[in-house]
Amino acid sequence: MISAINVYTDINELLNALAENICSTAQAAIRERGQFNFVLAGGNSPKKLYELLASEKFSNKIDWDKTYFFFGDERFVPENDPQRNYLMVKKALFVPLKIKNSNVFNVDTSESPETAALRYDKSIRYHFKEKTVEFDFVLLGLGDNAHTASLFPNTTVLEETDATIKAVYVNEVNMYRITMTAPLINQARNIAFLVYGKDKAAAIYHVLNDSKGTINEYPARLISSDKHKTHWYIDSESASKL
Ligand SMILES: O=C1O[C@H](COP(=O)(O)O)[C@@H](O)[C@H](O)[C@H]1O
Repeated sequence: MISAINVYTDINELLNALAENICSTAQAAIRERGQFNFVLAGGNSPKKLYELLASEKFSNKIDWDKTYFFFGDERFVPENDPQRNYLMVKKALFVPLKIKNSNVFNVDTSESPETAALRYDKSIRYHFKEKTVEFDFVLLGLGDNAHTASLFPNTTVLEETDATIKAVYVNEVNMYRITMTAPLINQARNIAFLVYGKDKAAAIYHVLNDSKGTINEYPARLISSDKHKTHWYIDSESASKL
């Protein structure tokens, strides 16, 4: 399926449009299936979006008790390490909205990376009652090297054909990461990238427009659903090479 690319000159306008999309998707999911299964991105870019969702303008638009949160990827570091994606989201979203721990699928990094991946996968499957895992909304970021989630260039996880969770050692950042595979992300009902800043312009070009680019070089090219468009919420600086 093709991508729908939404370019904004104003970051606040971009974040508001994406927050509106998340709210209407959540409302429809809860109306139709009783819950909203929301996969969060890590890194720096989504922090302002999470703060916006927790603000007065948006916080009443979603039934948070019926919302379940997952992480597209997590850094394999101890529970309280500031590098954890969980801690950023906790501060920006979970604490302000008083989200119950039972609604958050946190990655347990107390044992090996492989055990963390297996346990996280198992907890997701249990939540979906062993049916196909179709998240309602997957929010993704994009690194300046075109990685998304923890699908980094030239890593073995890019060849994974199962819709699952994997542990992967990433030389580039010198650590294990726990990540959703591309097939798992691609099963989602809605996928949206949030990308801004001129540092991301080359990556966006290679992912969306470079016909010679390979998946090994630009892993976000793996993200493509058979059934739904992938939405890109990007600013004019990051879109400058398109
Ligand atoms: O390592 C990661 O990076 C990407 C992009 O992060 P950003 O700081 O450039 O926005 C992020 O989407 C991913 O979840 C994270 O673990």
